[in-house]
Amino acid sequence: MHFDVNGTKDDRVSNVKRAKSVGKANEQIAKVVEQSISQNHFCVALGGDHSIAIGTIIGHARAHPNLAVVWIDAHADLNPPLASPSGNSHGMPVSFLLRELVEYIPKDLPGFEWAKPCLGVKDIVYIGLRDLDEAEKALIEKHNILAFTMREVTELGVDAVVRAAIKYISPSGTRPIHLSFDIDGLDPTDAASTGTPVPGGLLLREGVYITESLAATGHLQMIDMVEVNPTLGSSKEQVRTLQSACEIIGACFGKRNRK
Ligand SMILES: CN[C@](CCCC[B-](O)(O)O)(CCN1CCCCC1)C(=O)O
Ligand SMILES: [Mn+2]
Ligand SMILES: [Mn+2]
Ligand SMILES: [Mn+2]
Repeated sequence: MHFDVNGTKDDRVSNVKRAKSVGKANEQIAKVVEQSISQNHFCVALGGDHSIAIGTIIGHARAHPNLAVVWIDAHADLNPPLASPSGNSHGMPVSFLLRELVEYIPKDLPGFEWAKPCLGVKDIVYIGLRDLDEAEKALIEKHNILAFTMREVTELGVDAVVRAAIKYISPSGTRPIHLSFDIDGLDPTDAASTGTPVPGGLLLREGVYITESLAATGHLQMIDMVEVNPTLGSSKEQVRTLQSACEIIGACFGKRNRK
C-alpha cells in the first residue's frame, strides 16, 4: 500500500505505480514550464526520474505548439502503462505524449485527467537507444519513429547523427526544440550514478557535441536533465555523474571547448 503526500491511498492503477502522485506532480510541472517558456526564459528541468517529461513537454508545447523533441536515452520510455514490464512511470512518458498512442492510455488514471498528448510520432527523434522492451520495439517499428541507436551512432558518427536528427525534426531550422536528456544515455563510465545504467553509451564528449549542435540552431528552448541519482555508486562515480550533467547543461549555452 502506498500513500501520497497527503497520506491518501496512492496505489498502482492500470499498472502505473503511484499514478496519482506522478500525475499530480506533472500537472504542476506543466504549469510552471508553460509560464517560464512564455516569459522567454531558457528552461532547465532537473529530475528526478524521466516521468517528469510528461509535464515538461506538455507544458512547453502549450507555449510552443510546434515543438520538436530530441530524446537522449539508453531507453525509449515508450511503454504504454499496460505494456510496461515494471509499472515504473519513468519507462512510459513518451507513450503519454504521442497522439497516435492515445488509445493505449487507460482513461481512468487518477491524477492524469489533465494530460493530453501534444506530439505526433514525426515530432520526436531518439539518440542513444540500446535497451528496449518488446512493446517499444514494436511501436517504433509500427509508427516509423526515427531512432538513432548506439549502433547508428557508431556506424555514422555523432556529427552525421545530430545533423540528420536536426534536418528531420526542423527542416526549416526554425522549430522550437526540447531536449529531454536522460543521463543514462551516456556511458556508465561518464554517468554511473543513475537507476538504470546500460553499458555502451554515448561518451560525454558526444553528449556535449549533440547538445552544442542543438544550441547552435538558435532554437533550443529547454532541457530536461533527468535520472541523475547522486545516492548511487561510489563518491567518485557520483562526482563524475554530476560533472557530466553540468557539462551537458552548460553545452546548452554554446560551445564549451572554445578555440
Ligand atoms: C526498458 N524499460 C524499463 C526501464 C525504463 C527506464 C526508464 B528511464 O527513464 O531511465 O529511461 C526496464 C524494463 N526491464 C526491467 C528489467 C527486466 C526487463 C524489463 C522499464 O521499466 O520500462
Ligand atoms: Mn530511470
Ligand atoms: Mn529515460
Ligand atoms: Mn534511460
